[in-house]
Order: sequence, then structure tokens, then C-alpha cells
Amino acid sequence: MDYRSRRTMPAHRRVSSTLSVSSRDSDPPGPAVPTNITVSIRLKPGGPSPLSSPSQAQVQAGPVWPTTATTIAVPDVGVFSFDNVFGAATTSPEVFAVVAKPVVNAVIEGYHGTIFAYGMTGTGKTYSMRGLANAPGIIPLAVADIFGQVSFATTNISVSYLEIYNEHVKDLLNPAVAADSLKLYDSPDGLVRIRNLRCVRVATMQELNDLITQGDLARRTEGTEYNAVSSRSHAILQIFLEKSEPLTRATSTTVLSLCDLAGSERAATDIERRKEGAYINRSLLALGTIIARLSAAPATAAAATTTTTTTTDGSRGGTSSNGGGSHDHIPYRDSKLTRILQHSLSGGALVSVLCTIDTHNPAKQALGETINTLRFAARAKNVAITPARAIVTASAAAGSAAANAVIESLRLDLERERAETEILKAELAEVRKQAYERKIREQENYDREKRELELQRDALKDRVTQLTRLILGGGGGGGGGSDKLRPTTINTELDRYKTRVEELERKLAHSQISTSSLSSPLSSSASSSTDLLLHQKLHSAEAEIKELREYLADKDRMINVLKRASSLGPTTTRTTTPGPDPAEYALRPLHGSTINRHAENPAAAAHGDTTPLANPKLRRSVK
Ligand SMILES: Nc1ncnc2c1ncn2[C@@H]1O[C@H](COP(=O)(O)OP(=O)(O)OP(=O)(O)O)[C@@H](O)[C@H]1O
Repeated sequence: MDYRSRRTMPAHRRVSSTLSVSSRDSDPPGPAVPTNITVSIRLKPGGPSPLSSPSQAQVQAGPVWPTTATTIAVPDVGVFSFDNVFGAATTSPEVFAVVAKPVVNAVIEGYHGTIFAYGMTGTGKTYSMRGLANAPGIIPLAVADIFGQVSFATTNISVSYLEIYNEHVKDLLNPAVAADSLKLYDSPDGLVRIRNLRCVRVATMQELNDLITQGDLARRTEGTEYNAVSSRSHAILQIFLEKSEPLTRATSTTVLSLCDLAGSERAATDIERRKEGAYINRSLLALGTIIARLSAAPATAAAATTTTTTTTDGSRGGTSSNGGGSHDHIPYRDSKLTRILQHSLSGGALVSVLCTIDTHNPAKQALGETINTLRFAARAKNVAITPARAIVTASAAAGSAAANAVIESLRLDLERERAETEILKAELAEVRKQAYERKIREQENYDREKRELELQRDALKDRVTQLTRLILGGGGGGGGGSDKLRPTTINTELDRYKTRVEELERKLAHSQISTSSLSSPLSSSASSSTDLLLHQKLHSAEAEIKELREYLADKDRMINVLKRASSLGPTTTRTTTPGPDPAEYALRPLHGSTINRHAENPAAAAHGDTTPLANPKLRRSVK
């Protein structure tokens, strides 16, 4: 099928126009370059109350702005050119025939297809997609069309229905399932699917319509200034057609995605609504960017179908996808909306965007929003707006109203930026809170390290005392503690030992960092320098501990030598001690605990008793 030549305007849509329109500034007017993207505008009928079934009698005289079948002229702004512009009198079946029918056909024939409804709240997106009981919209008409065309002998139909609210997915067919468990993944059939999302196989049209109605009831709606039941989420209904070839047993899955996007309005006073609006706009921005990029590329002839070969034992074989092409640079992951629709927004798929506007809404803000919708549509179609001078303005009053609308539109842009800034602020506050908590944890670590350092210092002090006792009591050979009897080398060692303890004391005193120096989560400026200081001090304390441990090991060896010397008697000690055994130096473990025991019981030391000391604190500090 060549779906690129599908757009034949119905007779009622062909209205004459005197306005000059073109797809680009520099191009002469002429047929648009065919692409896979169709962009249409639908004008909402005027009137104070919603119209349940539009007819010529109900519809007001017409739009405020001049339109043709493909253009809409906004005084002082420019002429917007699209594939279709549907006036207020156009019925939903007529819209379906032009906007949706070619996409449905393409999906049945083996392409992915997506239809979007986009526009300000209250302009008729849901009306266009779902319609009313007596005026069915695109979704029920598409369902009927599919069931009228496909053969159940070769095709399975299944459906999923979800909404995206503040970037969280909700399963509309299973609202109880936790949003966290709905994880997006690249499925082997080439589609982006959602783990734990209910996907129901249906056998009849009634079954499918019942599921859609069930999903509609679960949708999130809030009252807005323009719509008492405004949809504040994007709703995506996906109908999967799994076709199997009876001979080869190869299967192919194509998907029709029908998306009712959340209202695009930007201004809101309520914080929650503003945040909501910022999320909505962020995803719409991502969508607009992707569609615009696809629009810039010429139509590809390749079908978007992903074919999966099923072997005779039912296991999946190789998967080949010819619809995606190389589109690594397209930012599908910028939002859940674009990620879920990734394969349907690829070069080989068919996309139809229906933008709804209400030109009768007198509010300045609504005028600005309408212009923004037209801008989105123009961007999606990748067309330039013909400069305003080409427009025959209706009246000076209309001109100044439009100028005000442009100002309003810019003001709304600013408000959108503000709303997004609020999201960023909330995220920043969260980051600061986490940084503060991390700092508290680091302070606790530091305190712990400090306590350990103090224990080591105490242990060293003990050692000095014990060493002194040992030397005076055992090492001196019963000389009653006389200085004359102490070997000079041991005196020197003892002095050095004491010096180290003093040094350690000084270091500990110096490295005190008070908890009060920690900054609060809201004042971030000083935090990084405090962090740095803290880290430096901890590192130097660690190095100091390491050094002390080595020093301690030396002392242990020295004490062992002394013990052995003292067991040989005073004269022998001074004159014939053969010196430390190198093997003992290399193999004996540290016996910090042994020293303490020996201090309490020099006799045990004299007999080389190395039973570990029961004091766990000390044992830990010198291990
Ligand atoms: N073309 C139309 N003909 C008749 N009535 C319409 C048309 N478009 C919209 N309406 C009516 O206008 C009201 C608002 O429309 P709808 O709920 O479809 O807006 P929406 O764009 O989906 O809003 P939101 O984004 O807030 O959900 C509804 O009562 C609907 O029936």
C-alpha cells in the first residue's frame, strides 16, 4: 500500500481560499512533500454550552480567523499551513475518514500507526478521540473498522490501556497495580512494552469496547478553568494486531496507538497544577521535537512491522525490524510518552496529529494557548509560518487582539518556564537534603574514627607504662629501678615512644571538628569546603594510625627481646645477649595484649607467656 497518496480531501472539505499559503517561507505554493506525518486542525464549534451532536443548525457562524481546507490565518501572526483544517461543522466520522482511517489501514497492512489528539484543555481532544454515545469519535470508529477488516483466522487482537501522569504509568485496565512495578523494556518483538501492564486478548468488538470503557472510568481528571473534567494525563490505548502466516508460521505484530494527550495549557495558580502542567509540557515538548525530526525526513517506504519467526516447537526465533532505521539521535527517552511510542514514532511508522482549538474562547489566555497549539502543530509538520504581512486582516480590532494574543502567548511561555523551574527547585531541595544526610553520616564516621584513635592513644600510653615497668622491674635485672642499670638504647626508645604518644595527643586535639560546623540543607555554599576539610583530616588520622601500628610492632619486638634478656640475668643481659633472633622478628605476631598481662605479672612475661589479654577494647585497638 502506498499510504503516502492516501489523503484525498472529501468534497465538503474543499473550500476555496484567496490566501497565499506554502509549506515553507521560500517555497512556492504547491503540493507538500509527502511524509509519514499528517497534521490536522479541528476547530471547536462556538456556543456557550457543549454541543452533544454538532449539526449545521447548532454550529455558530464560523471561526473568528479565516481558514481554508489546509490553512488558518491568524491576524498579525501569520498563516499556518497544515494537511487539513477542519471547520466547526465537520463531524467526527468525517474527521475519522481523513485523520484516522489511513492509519488504521496501514496498521492492518503491516505498519505501526499512531494518532494523537493535542490541544488546550476543553477544546475537544476527548470529544474527538472518544466522542459521545450518539457521536462516536476516532477510537470507537477505529475499533469498528478493525473488526470489519481483519480475519480472525490469521490475526489475534489484544489491547492495553494506560495513562501517564507526572511521568508515572498507570494501568487503566488494572488500576490496582503499583506504578513502580510497571517497567518499560525493549521487547523481543521490537516494541517497547511495559512489564506487568495488562494486555488483554479480545475476540469481539464488544469485549474491546467494554475494556476501553472500563479504562476510561479509571482515568485521572481534574477540574480546570475551562473544563470541569479535564484530563491531566496522557492516555494511550494500544491495539495490537498479531498476524501469523499459516505456511511459514512467521508472526508479525503491528500496533495502533490512540493517544488522548493531556491539556497543553500552561498557566495555573495552584502549585500542584503547575507541577502537573510542567510535566505535561515537558513530555509534549519531547513529542513535538521527535515528530518534527521525523517530519523533516522524507517518507520511507519500509513497513514498520517487526517480524518474529516462530519455530515449530513454538520458541521464538530471530527478530528483525525494518521500521526503525538509524534513529539513535532521536531523544525518545526524554519522556515516558515518547519512549512507550518509540517504535511507532520511527521513520517507517505512520503518525497523525489532530490539534483541537477553540477560536471562540474570548479569554486572552485561551487565545495565547490557541496560538501555541498552532505553533506546536506547525513545528510537528516542520513548516514555516508565512509571515503576517501576507494576511488580509479582518479588521484593525482583530489585529490588535491578535497582537495581544501573541503577548499572551509569550507570557504563557514564561509561566511554563516558571513551572519547570519549580520542579527543578523541588529536585534541588531533595539533592541538598540527601547531601546533608550524607554529611551527617560522614560526621558519625569521623567520630567513630576519632574514638578509635583515642583508644589507640590510650593503648600506647599503657604500653609506655608497661614498658617502663618491665624495664625497671625485669629488664634491669632486679636493680630496683636504678637509672644506672638501664641500657641507653632502651631509654632512647622509651623517650621516642613517649614523644609519639604526645604527638598523637596533639593530632587528636587538632582534628576536632565540631558538629556545629555542618551546614543546613538549605545553605549549600560552605558544605563542599567543610566536606573537603573533613576528608583531609580523616585521611591524615588514618595515616597516623597506620604509622603508629608499625611503630607498635617494633616496640613489641623490642619488648620480647627485653623479656628474653631479663630471663638470662643482669650481667648476661648487659654483656652476652646475642641480639634478636631474625626468625622471631619475622614470624611472631604482635602481642600488645601480652604486654599488659606481663605488666600485671612480670613472671609470666619472663616465661614468655603470650596468652591474649581479655580486654577486647585494647585488643581491637592494636590489631
Ligand atoms: N467538535 C465538537 N463538537 C461538539 N462538542 C464539542 C466538540 N469539541 C468539544 N466539545 C465539547 O466540549 C467539551 C470539552 O471537550 P473535551 O472534554 O473533549 O475537551 P478536552 O480537550 O479533552 O479537554 P481536557 O484536555 O481538559 O480533557 C465537552 O463537553 C465536549 O463534548
